Amino acid sequence: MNIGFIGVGGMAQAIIGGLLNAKTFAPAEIVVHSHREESYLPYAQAHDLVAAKSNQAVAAASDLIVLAVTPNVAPAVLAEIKDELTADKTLISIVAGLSLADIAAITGAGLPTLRTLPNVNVEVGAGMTAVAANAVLTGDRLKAALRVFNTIGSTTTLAEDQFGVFSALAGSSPAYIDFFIDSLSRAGVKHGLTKAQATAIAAQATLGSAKMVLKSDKIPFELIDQVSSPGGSTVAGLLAMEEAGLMTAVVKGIDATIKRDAGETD
Ligand SMILES: NC(=O)C1=CN([C@@H]2O[C@H](COP(=O)(O)OP(=O)(O)OC[C@H]3O[C@@H](n4cnc5c(N)ncnc54)[C@H](O)[C@@H]3O)[C@@H](O)[C@H]2O)C=CC1
Ligand SMILES: O=C(O)[C@@H]1CCC=N1
Repeated sequence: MNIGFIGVGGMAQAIIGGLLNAKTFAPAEIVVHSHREESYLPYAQAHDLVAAKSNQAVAAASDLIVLAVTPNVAPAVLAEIKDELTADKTLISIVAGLSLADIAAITGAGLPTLRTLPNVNVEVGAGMTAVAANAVLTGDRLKAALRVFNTIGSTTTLAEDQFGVFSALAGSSPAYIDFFIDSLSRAGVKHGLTKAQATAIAAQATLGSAKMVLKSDKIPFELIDQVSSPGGSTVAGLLAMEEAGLMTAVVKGIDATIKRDAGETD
């Protein structure tokens, strides 16, 4: 089974990296093309992937076609490959804000289509991907499309009107969590650690805390209490962070992310 990528930017490369690590597809089953030869050809050569000469050629050569271009060009790219999108193929879109109805308006409703919103952590097999299938993507065809994302992380089926909030909480949040890790790390540097030491320590603490939340039957606030010794240092730090407005800052950031995803500008 061949999987083709139209657009080979940051997110497509994260997915391909995850799929190669997980051995979900052999390199010879992965077909790529994007509009700048200098960006996709060296990448294809470095990973032994199949470099196609056009977007249509990707669609023609693939069973699963991943639309991985930016939202502003996605409708034009779909129109360009429309004739190759026969009903024996499955279209997988990762384009934020592009609905199944938007896609069907260009491709027709008979094309099996999976709308997804993955996050960059698919590259290390720890992704979080939302999925919504259209009415004609069912049975083994649906399983084959879901397998792409199940082998590189977790998936959750979501109503399309929840993709905006999901995109903020999972699609964009790796950037916000990295910002938090970097803030911890800078504080470590302020107090004498090297940046490399501080970043490794902060990242491992973040990874462990996420695992605890997922494995434990406690809610995060109970875990916070478990760390906060009476009269101790943690509660002093928590109160200082809250005085600086940490929770409000996070919620405001997520609000702004959702607004932009919905097409609103400042
Ligand atoms: N970066 C992320 O963490 C996430 C991104 N997404 C979605 O993934 C899509 C891609 O995002 P990024 O990889 O971040 O952007 P990017 O800018 O890194 O990649 C876009 C790719 O599309 C190619 N491209 C542009 N016009 C083209 C055309 N006419 N034909 C073929 N290829 C063309 C570019 O050369 C580039 O390879 C977007 O729609 C975004 O909403 C979804 C979830 C997470
Ligand atoms: O920044 C963006 O628009 C995309 C959507 C989710 C993550 N990156």
